[in-house]
Amino acid sequence: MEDFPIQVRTSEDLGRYIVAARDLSPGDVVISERPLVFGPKAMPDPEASMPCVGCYKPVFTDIGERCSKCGWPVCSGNCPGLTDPRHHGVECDILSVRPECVLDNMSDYYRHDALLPLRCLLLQKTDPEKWKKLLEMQSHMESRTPGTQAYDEADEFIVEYLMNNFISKLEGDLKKYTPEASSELLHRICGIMDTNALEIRLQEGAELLALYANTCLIEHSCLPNTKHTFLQSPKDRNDLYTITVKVVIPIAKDEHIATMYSHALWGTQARRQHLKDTKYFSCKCQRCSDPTELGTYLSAMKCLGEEKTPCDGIHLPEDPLNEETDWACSKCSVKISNSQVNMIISQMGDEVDNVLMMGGNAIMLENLLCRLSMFLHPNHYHLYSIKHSLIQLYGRQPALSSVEILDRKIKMCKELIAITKILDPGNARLSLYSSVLQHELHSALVMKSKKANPDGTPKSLEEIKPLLIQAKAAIEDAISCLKDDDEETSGQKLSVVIEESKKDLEKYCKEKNIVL
Ligand SMILES: C[S@@+](CC[C@H](N)C(=O)[O-])C[C@H]1O[C@@H](n2cnc3c(N)ncnc32)[C@H](O)[C@@H]1O
Repeated sequence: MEDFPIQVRTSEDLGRYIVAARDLSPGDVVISERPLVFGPKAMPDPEASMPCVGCYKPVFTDIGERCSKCGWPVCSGNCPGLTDPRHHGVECDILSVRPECVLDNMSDYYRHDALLPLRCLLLQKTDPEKWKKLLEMQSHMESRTPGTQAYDEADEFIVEYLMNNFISKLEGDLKKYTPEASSELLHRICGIMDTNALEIRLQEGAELLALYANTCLIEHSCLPNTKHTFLQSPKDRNDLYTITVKVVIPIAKDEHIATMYSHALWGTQARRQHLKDTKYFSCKCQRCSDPTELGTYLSAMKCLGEEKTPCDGIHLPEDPLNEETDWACSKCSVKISNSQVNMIISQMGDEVDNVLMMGGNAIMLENLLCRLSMFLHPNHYHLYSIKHSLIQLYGRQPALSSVEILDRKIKMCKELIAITKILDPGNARLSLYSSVLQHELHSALVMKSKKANPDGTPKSLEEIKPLLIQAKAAIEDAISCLKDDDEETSGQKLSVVIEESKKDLEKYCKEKNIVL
């Protein structure tokens, strides 16, 4: 026990939190545990497909099979999860009190997001130890009062749904499954889930939410020092969705262990608002406290100056921890209120999302980049998103493969890699972004090495070699960024592509007789 890596502490500000019990190094495992309970998140388009209640594979509901007992959509009547108590095995009895199936308004009728709260409730009987641990979790009920969005949504979609359709109909049988099943208790479970549940992205595309007794104690920081992964294909089926929390940057004894509850590529205002709305606290971490966000200028705006006096200063929040802060210019006296900034940035965000969602082509993205660049610092997170997409279009077709475009791509890759390294030095959250950037940098360098010089002569070996040395370093970085993503489908797919590129690079060097 002496060598145990972590220690739980309590403070007024944080509640329970975890610190390092000794100096920890990248790669050290601080927590590995099985989930207390897990359940499906609703599918993004439940009218098209729903998760099977036994294994969460998307099933097409209008033609698909149903559970023979409760009528909920399943992948097949033989799905092993249908009888497994961790999956559908126990809840099926409760869901069977409403045996009729429907084909209309299916997403209102089969609410998959209500299954996890139901599974939590059922722990009272199926596993009292786990139930006890679940009740120790923070629910923030003091903030989730009637009239708040969190309370009202939980009430409509989960509590009322479960109470009216199932629990109230169980009558005498209720105690057999769950000694206590009030609306208040269900609301508390919803609070516990919203505060503590982690998202698991499954290989088939569906998402689960899961609760972990120890991992849930890890506090948030916008500069996290751990990364977690979920075991999706265990040797022992009881280890399904076991979480492993690994250190990604050195942590000294007594330093706080942290993970990130928000989005690493959102600016400070957006992250803090999200954390306040969903987790009920105001983040004061090192990144949030620094107006430049660790020197990245991820939220900075350009100053347009006063009416007739242009200005090339930049606007940053005077006090990023104050929601009423002004944004002051670094050169002139112009100030903008935080609410104005939020309005402009959120409108721009909608524009970026629209273009990205419709799969905008390079011209659309370049136009948007050009327009938003008039108002935003080149490192602004909206521009980062546009550039990250553009980088993946440049070099993909002949019209976008000129030397000028490849140079532009190389420059953009290097700039975004630098920002990403500062924001997430341990690849805790942005490993896929970093890996894509490094891989694209490698491709642009290799393509450039194959292009003739401006005078039409082929490149000499002396000209090719430095480009390939950089390309080799980039591809090795691309691989190393993904070293902890082998359980993630997107990480696995990207790894395959990158390994192929690495082989191609080796073959090319061999053909040219170049030793790197
Ligand atoms: C998943 S729980 C963490 C465990 C919790 N502290 C407890 O005692 O059960 C998340 C909650 O912890 C608190 N918390 C986590 N990180 C925090 C931070 N950086 N600053 C303030 N509160 C934080 C917030 O109340 C948040 O809603």
